[in-house]
Amino acid sequence: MFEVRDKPEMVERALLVRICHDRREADEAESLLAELGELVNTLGIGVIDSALVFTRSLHKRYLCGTGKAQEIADLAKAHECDCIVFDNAFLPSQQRNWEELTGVCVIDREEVILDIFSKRAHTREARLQVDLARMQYSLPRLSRMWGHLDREGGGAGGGKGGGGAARGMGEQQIEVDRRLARTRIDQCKRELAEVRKQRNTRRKEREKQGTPCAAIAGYTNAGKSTLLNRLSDADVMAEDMLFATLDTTTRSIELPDGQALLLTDTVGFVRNLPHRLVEAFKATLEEAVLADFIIHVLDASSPEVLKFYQTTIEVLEELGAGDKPMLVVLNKIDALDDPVQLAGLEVSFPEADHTIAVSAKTGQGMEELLKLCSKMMADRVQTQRYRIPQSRGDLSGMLYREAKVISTEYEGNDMVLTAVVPASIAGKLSEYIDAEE
Ligand SMILES: Nc1nc2c(ncn2[C@@H]2O[C@H](COP(=O)(O)OP(=O)(O)OP(=O)(O)O)[C@@H](O)[C@H]2O)c(=O)[nH]1
Ligand SMILES: [Mg+2]
Repeated sequence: MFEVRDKPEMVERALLVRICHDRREADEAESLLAELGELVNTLGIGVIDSALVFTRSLHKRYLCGTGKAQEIADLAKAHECDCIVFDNAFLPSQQRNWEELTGVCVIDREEVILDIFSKRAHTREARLQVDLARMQYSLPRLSRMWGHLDREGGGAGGGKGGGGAARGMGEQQIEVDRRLARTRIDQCKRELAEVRKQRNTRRKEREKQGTPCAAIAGYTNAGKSTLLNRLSDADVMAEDMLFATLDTTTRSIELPDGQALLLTDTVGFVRNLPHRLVEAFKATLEEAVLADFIIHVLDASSPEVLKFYQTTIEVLEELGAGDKPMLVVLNKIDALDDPVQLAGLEVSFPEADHTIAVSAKTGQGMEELLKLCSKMMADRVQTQRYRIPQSRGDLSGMLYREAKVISTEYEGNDMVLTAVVPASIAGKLSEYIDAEE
């Protein structure tokens, strides 16, 4: 089977580089580089050094000028690095140019994230999603993997001009691989469609039960899984690493008012999350779109909490969940030295309906958090008048069970009920709303 190259498994010493076009980006660039370092560590690769390269104009060949590129190549050589990891998004040709210049493996941010996702994916759906994203990433980069065959073939490399008798071995291999990759991409898509059907069936099952649900979303490592574990008896892996969770887990909890709420843990977000991955993981992330509200978890002890907040808002918007009611949870307050810092934070979230500070680790604030969840549900109830045929005892039964019925009248064969209904069942009854009202 076609395989994506496995170089990151083999390399050990990385030089991190970010090419910037504006000195005003310096702070943001430093923090992105630090985050890239964590991502690279997650793959088991050591970070030897990092470099910010400033360049005024756009250079097609290396993204920066040839002189700067040579400096980077020399630095990598001096440190005996066996790979250079760029925080920039590269064109396949630029990645190839860098590899030719430096003679070591060159990876970009997207490939790092793809590799982490690949290591973490356990369920069939997650695996298929990652495989698809990796194949799509690799397809335009295949020539990079096989270029050496042409060079070793001595002279046959001229085949790059395309066609004719002079086609190199590498090129033939690329053709084969491209075909295999395309076949595999189609197969992945078919299998995913199948898995998604099952997911939809499960979701419909849940919707039929009418239990409201909330999606726990947020930046990677914010404490989402720890929070789910704390609130339910879930046993989701929660670790100090980026992208610990790739599969969604849903658990039912009971709110203080006795109402049941389904909580779903989701994949964490990161700055410059490859668009391809957001696309590939859309089905998993859709849990957030379909939830009644979002529990947006933030690591309040991080100096970059506001940037994390913004990133999550952007990804949610991209997914079409930007206008969901949102409860902002400032987590890890046990790790915060300065309470003033927290007070400043609590006013910084314009999209939030409510904000609360908690520690998922110590349990501080959990009761209030649950109360706020009830409030989020209550905020969403509506008073409606329904006209339901008496033969539909199932519907009136559901109203009595799950809504607060204020009045009941009988008119001919119909029951006319006025009730305060939660959004979770309002949709199912919409065709029975009494038009005379
Ligand atoms: N000090 C402190 N640490 C916490 C708290 N909540 C979570 N953590 C730690 O933060 C790290 C990340 O927690 P997770 O629950 O795995 O975070 P996540 O948001 O699920 O991360 P991903 O699945 O990687 O996106 C773990 O080491 C947790 O122990 C908290 O309230 N206080
Ligand atoms: Mg997690």
